[in-house]
Amino acid sequence: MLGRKLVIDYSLYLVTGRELLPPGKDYYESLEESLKDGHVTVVQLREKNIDSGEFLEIAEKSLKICDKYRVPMLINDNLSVALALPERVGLHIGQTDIPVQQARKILGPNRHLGLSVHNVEQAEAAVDLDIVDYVGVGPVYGTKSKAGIEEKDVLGPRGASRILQALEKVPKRLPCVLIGGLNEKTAAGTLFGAVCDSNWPDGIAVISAIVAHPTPSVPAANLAKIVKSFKKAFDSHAKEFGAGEPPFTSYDIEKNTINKIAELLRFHRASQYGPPLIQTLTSHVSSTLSANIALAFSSSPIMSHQEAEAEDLGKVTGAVVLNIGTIGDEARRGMRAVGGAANRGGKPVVLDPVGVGASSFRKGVVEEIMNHTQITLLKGNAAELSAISGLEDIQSRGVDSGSGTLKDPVNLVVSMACKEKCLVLLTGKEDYLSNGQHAVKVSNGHELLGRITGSGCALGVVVAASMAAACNFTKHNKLPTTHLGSFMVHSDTNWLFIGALMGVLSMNIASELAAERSDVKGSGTFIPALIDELAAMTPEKIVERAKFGFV
Ligand SMILES: Nc1ncnc2c1ncn2[C@@H]1O[C@H](COP(=O)(O)OP(=O)(O)OP(=O)(O)O)[C@@H](O)[C@H]1O
Ligand SMILES: Cc1ncsc1CCO
Repeated sequence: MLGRKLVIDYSLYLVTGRELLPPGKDYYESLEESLKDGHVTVVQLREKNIDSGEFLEIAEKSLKICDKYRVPMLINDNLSVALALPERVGLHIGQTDIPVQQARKILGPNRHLGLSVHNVEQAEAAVDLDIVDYVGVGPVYGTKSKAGIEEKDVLGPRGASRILQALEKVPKRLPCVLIGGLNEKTAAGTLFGAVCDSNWPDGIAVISAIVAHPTPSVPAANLAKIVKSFKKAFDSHAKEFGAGEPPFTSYDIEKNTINKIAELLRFHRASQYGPPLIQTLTSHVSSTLSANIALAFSSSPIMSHQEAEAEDLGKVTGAVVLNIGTIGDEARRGMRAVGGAANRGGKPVVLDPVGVGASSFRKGVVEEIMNHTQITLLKGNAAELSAISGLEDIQSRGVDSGSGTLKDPVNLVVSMACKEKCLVLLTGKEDYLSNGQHAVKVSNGHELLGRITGSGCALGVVVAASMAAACNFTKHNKLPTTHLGSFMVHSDTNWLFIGALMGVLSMNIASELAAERSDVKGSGTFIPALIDELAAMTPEKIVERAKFGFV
C-alpha cells in the first residue's frame, strides 16, 4: 500500500446534491449547517451536468467551509477539478469513470482515492489492485438521488454483507462505506445487517436524508448517533467475540436458566403491562389456531397484514411474527411496513419461513424479508433452515417438518445465528435454540404436535409473546439495554434468549400434558387440549418437566 497522508473517519459521509435542496435553501448555507456541529466526518462534492469551471468554483467555496470545520473533502468523478485543488482534497470515482489505475497514476500516491463497487467481482478487483483508499458499497436500497436503479441491482444489507466478505481478503483492511437509500430509519439495521464474518462497515454515506432536510444539522446529529452506537456496541463485541458474532452479551446465560424462565413466566402471567399485542402476519391455514394459542398464553393477537395500519399498530405491538405460509402480494407489502415499524420501535420480530425450500418464489420472499427487516428470531424446521443456510442434505417438499434429520443441528443453529445475527430456533422432535455463542437442546414435546397443521406457526407466536414479555421484564426491572434497530444488547443477561426458551418449553410441555389426558384420542381432540394446557401452564410445571441442556 502507498503511504497516504489523509486519514479519514468515514462514519458519516455526506454526499452533496444541490438538486435535492429544499426549495429556497442555499447550498452553502445547507453545507455549513450540516457540518457545524461536527457530526459529518467527510464530504464528497457531487455535481452532475455542469462544466468543470463551475464545478471548480463551487468546490473552492465548499472547501473553505470544509476547512473551517476541519472536515476532509472529496471530489466526485472529476479528475481535473480534483487536481486543481490542494492535495488534501481527494477523488471518488465510479466503475464507469476513468479506470482506477489511471486515476491513481495521475493523482500520484498521496491523494485520497475512493471507488464505488456494486458487486463481489468489483470488490475483489479493488482489493487485488490495492491502490484505492476505501470503497463505497451500494446501492443498499433504491434511492431518489440516483434514478434508474433497478430492483436487481439493489444489494440490501445481505448483499452488502457479501461484498464486505470479499473485501476482507485484503492484507490491510480496505475501509468501506455503505451508500444508497440510507436514512434515520434504515441506518441501524443496515449497519448491523452488513456485518460479515470478520468485516464491518466503517460508516454510511448519506445524500437526501441530510441535503433535502430544511434543518440538515438535525438528521446529521441523529445519523451520527446511530453510527456511534453501532460502533460502540460492535467494537466492544467484536473485540471479545470476532466480527461475525451477533452483538449479544449473554455471558451468564447458562447460569440459573430454569429459574430465570420461571421468573419471566411469573412476570408475564401477572404483568401490569397487560397482555402484549402480537401482530401476526400468517397463513390462512394457521391463523385461528395461532390466535387462540396467543390468547391462551396471556397475549393479545392481531392478525393484520395491512400495510396501511402498520405504523399505528407498530406503536402498540409487543412483538411481530412474519410467517410466509400462504403469502400473497398484499401480505408481502405488509411485511415490509410491519417489519420496518417493529425495527424502529425495537420490538422483537420472529420470521417463520414456512416451506422456503419448496419453491424459488418462497426463497425470494424470505431473502426480501431478511433484507428489509432485522430479524430477532428465525424459526424453522430442518428443511426450512437447511434451505436458508444453503445446506442440501434435506430436500423440502412442503411446509411440514417431514422426516428430515440433520447431521449437525448444533452447528447449523450456531453458524446461522452468527451469520444472520439473530436467534435461531430449529424445530422438530428435538428443538435447538442458539444466539451464536450458546446452543440449547430441548427434548420436550409430543409427536402429536407434528400431526397437526400449524403447530410450528403457533409456536412462533408463543415465542414472539415470550420475547415481548422479556422486553417488558427488562424495562420493568430497569435492566440496561441498548436499542439498535431490533437488536437489544442486555448487559445483564440475554433475556430475549431466556424468553424464546420459555416459549419453546411452554408449548412443548403443554403438548405433553395434553397428550396425557384421557379425553385426547388423537390429533383432533389434541388441539383443544393443547390450548387448555397452554393456558394452564405455570412456572412450577416448567421447572418440574423441562428437559433441556446446553450443547
Ligand atoms: N415428533 C415430535 N416429538 C416432539 N415434539 C415435536 C415433534 N414434532 C414436532 N414437535 C414440536 O412441534 C413444534 C412444531 O415443530 P415442527 O417442526 O413440527 O414445526 P413446523 O414443521 O414448522 O410445523 P407447521 O408447518 O405445521 O406449523 C415444536 O415445538 C416441536 O418441538
Ligand atoms: C398447510 C399449510 N400450507 C401453507 S401454510 C400451511 C400451514 C403450516 O405452516
